[in-house]
Amino acid sequence: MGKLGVVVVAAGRGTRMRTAESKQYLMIEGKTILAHTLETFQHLPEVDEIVVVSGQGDEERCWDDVRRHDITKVSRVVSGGKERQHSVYNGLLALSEGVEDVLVHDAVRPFAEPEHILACWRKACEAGAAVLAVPVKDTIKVVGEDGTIQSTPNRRSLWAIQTPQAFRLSALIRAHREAEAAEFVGTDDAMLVERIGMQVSVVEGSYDNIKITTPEDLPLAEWLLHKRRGVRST
Ligand SMILES: Nc1ccn([C@@H]2O[C@H](COP(=O)(O)OP(=O)(O)OP(=O)(O)O)[C@@H](O)[C@H]2O)c(=O)n1
Ligand SMILES: C[C@](O)(CO)[C@H](O)COP(=O)(O)O
Repeated sequence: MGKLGVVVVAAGRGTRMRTAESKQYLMIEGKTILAHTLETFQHLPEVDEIVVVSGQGDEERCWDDVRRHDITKVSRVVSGGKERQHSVYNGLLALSEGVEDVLVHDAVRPFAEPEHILACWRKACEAGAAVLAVPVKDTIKVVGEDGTIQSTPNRRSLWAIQTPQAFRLSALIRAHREAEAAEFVGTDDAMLVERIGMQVSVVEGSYDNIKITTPEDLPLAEWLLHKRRGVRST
């Protein structure tokens, strides 16, 4: 059976967080956000290997976190690129021979639940590609440059897409190569796979799987961590 690899992308600067420190290295309860994320995958027996993609020059810093928290599944730390897509691609190329399935995950989503991660991977094994997502709760409008509403998509078909996103490694590498050749840059990996005509299934996850993005997400992240601890200790 092929191996399951995980690419954790941690090469962003976190400009929307407006901190001096890149947001993946901010501490929550004594551990960096990156370490919380890596521990989730370290503890999943189904995961064989983790590649971390760090900002250029931050490789040693990543290794410090990996060693301090005994994340033994990390095989390599490679440096990222200009956009998230370029960082993912570098990570994919660094996976070991024998890896057939891959989960791509944002370092700044430390609250993905093991059961949801595995459900996403199992769906991808069945269907080829799958992403975690939640139905949107608000009414979403398409707004024009002039600030007026252009249209209102039917909410029943709108989902907020998260990570992890799960793929056959060969298909995802092909999708990345074709996107690069066409100078297409997408905000997630599913977009690249969709544009080469593959179907991507959606697996319902949890609203707790937030992407820590702006300052108001930090107290929420602390609260989510307390909540998770409480659930696990009962
Ligand atoms: N060139 C990039 C850009 C983003 N990421 C990673 O992609 C994930 C999701 O991106 P986002 O939340 O947008 O992070 P940043 O790009 O760091 O944030 P911002 O857009 O606010 O600068 C993060 O784990 C981030 O580190 C990356 O590896 N390489
Ligand atoms: C991949 C992602 O987390 C799915 O929601 C998201 O698209 C990343 O986008 P960002 O612009 O890098 O925050």
